[in-house]
Amino acid sequence: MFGETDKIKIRQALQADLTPHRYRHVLGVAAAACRLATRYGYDKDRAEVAGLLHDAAKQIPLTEMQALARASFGNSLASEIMASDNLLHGYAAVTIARERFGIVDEEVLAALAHHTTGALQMGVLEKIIFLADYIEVNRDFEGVQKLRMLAEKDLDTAVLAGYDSTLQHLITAQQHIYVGTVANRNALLQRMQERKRRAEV
Ligand SMILES: Nc1ncnc2c1ncn2[C@@H]1O[C@H](COP(=O)(O)OP(=O)(O)O)[C@@H](O)[C@H]1O
Repeated sequence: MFGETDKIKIRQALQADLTPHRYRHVLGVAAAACRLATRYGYDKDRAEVAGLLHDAAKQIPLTEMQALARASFGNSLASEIMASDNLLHGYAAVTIARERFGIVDEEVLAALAHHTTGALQMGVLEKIIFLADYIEVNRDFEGVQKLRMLAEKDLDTAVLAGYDSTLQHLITAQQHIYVGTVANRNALLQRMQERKRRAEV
C-alpha cells in the first residue's frame, strides 16, 4: 500500500525530471484517477500512484526506453511497440516504477504498461488510468466532454469511446495505426456485447 511519503517522493522526482507541461498533465491524470477510483470502488492511493507514474518514461530517448522496457518485458513486446516512443513509454515506465520507486503492485504496473495501447483484458485500475489520461482537466480535444460524461456513467463504455477517439484521430491525421489497439478495442466490444446479450435473455 502507498502512503503520503511515497507519493511526495514520486511527485518530487517527476517534477525534477519532466517539463512543467508534462508534470501538470501527470498531476491531472492522478487527480482524475482518484476521482474514478472513488466512483468505481478502487483504492485511491494505488490509482493516484499509477496516475503519477504513467508518463515517467515519456521524455526519455527511444533507445533508453527500449532498454527499460526490455528489463521488464524481455523480448515479449511487439516490434511495432518497441519501435515507437508513443507506444513504448508506458512499458518503459514499469521498470522506472519497479527499480526507482520499489513498486511491486502488479495492478499498478499493468496500468502503467497499458495506458496507451490498452490490452486484450484490462482490470479496473488499467481502465481507470487509460481513461484518466484522456479526461484529465488539462485535456482539450473534440469529444473530451462526452468522454468525461461517459467515464462517470460506465467504465467499459468510456474505454471503448477512448479507443475509438484515438483511432479516429489517427485516421484523420493519416498516421500509422498499431493494430494491437484495434484488437484490444474489438475484444472489449465483444465482451460488452456478450454481457448485453446475457442480460437480455
Ligand atoms: N494504436 C496506436 N497507433 C499509433 N499511435 C497511437 C496508438 N494509440 C495511441 N497512439 C498515440 O500515442 C501517443 C501517446 O498517447 P498516450 O500515451 O495516450 O498519451 P500521453 O503520453 O500524453 O499520456 C498519442 O499521440 C496517440 O495518438
